[in-house]
Amino acid sequence: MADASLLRVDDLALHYQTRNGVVRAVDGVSFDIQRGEALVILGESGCGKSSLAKTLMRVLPRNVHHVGGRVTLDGVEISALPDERFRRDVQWSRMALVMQASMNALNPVVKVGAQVAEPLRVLRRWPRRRALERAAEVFALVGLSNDFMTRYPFELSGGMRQRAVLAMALVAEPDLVILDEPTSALDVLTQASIMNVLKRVKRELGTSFILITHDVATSSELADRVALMYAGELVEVCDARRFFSEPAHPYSRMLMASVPRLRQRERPQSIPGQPPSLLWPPAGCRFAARCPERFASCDHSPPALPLHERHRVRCWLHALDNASPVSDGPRSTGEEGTHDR
Ligand SMILES: Nc1ncnc2c1ncn2[C@@H]1O[C@H](COP(=O)(O)OP(=O)(O)OP(=O)(O)O)[C@@H](O)[C@H]1O
Repeated sequence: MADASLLRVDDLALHYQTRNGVVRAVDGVSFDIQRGEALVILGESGCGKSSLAKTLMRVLPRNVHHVGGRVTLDGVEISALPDERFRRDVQWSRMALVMQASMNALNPVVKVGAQVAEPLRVLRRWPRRRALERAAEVFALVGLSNDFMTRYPFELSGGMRQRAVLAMALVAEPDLVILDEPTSALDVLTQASIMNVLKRVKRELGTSFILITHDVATSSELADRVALMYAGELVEVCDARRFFSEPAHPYSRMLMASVPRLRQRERPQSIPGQPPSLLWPPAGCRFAARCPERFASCDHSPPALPLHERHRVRCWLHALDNASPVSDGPRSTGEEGTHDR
């Protein structure tokens, strides 16, 4: 059967070289996104979410030790493209990234409208006037008055600057927009209005999104699917409704139990312990040291096991559910770890 995915990511890796050794920030990550779908990548601070976004967009720091894996966009293996072609044909035009805190990175001496129009001037070589006309349309789409086209960034509030950054990402009509913590610096009302803008863009333009956040409440607003990241790996990838109602991985369950709810008698539970160092991650399950359900098999790294359609869980408990004997299943990761496939 033909692959209907817009984006397919297989075995993605990003390791950094540091003075203390190699940091395995992204370590064998696989998932796919269909057209018009929003995937939320959820995980606590330092688990590798931003590194994953930067790997997909090839926005990498100098101390990269290893980049691996295969990324396919609309059937084309974009990970195999030379940098120059990737920049020309993919970056911003087909896949755009709104980086963490990018609303503070607007050029302070260039009017906002001109900055939003710039991708069209650079990528498509559109004349100034045509690019500004298109920018004005996108201003309306993200709920910014056209009056702000001629203002400088310091004249806009944080919420308006975030809308402007979003407009810049959308102006060339990419298939996929990656948003790294787009609302974490904003108050709750502004957060809600930005999430409404994203929902509208998704509905009206059919844009696919990867939304990166540590905030479960924000994620539930937009998500069609959820990928939960822990210590450089995806531990569960599934339909959002299922994730929020019956999460399967012990970490997913504990994370959901840690979220405060209005009509809940029990207190939110914290998760004892800390994630492992990504310099020396354990050879077995990376969550085992914090997991109340760990057992002997957890000394071996679990693969991503299929539970339902497009639902994978990296946990040996589900190998038992699937009646596949653990003695046949576990593989020691050795140096490279197991992967999501
Ligand atoms: N350039 C770098 N060199 C070395 N280590 C890095 C570099 N960038 C990130 N890291 C490390 O990689 C790991 C993953 O970092 P990353 O920023 O991707 O996580 P994150 O989940 O996005 O965190 P946050 O939500 O706090 O932004 C962390 O241990 C971090 O310290």
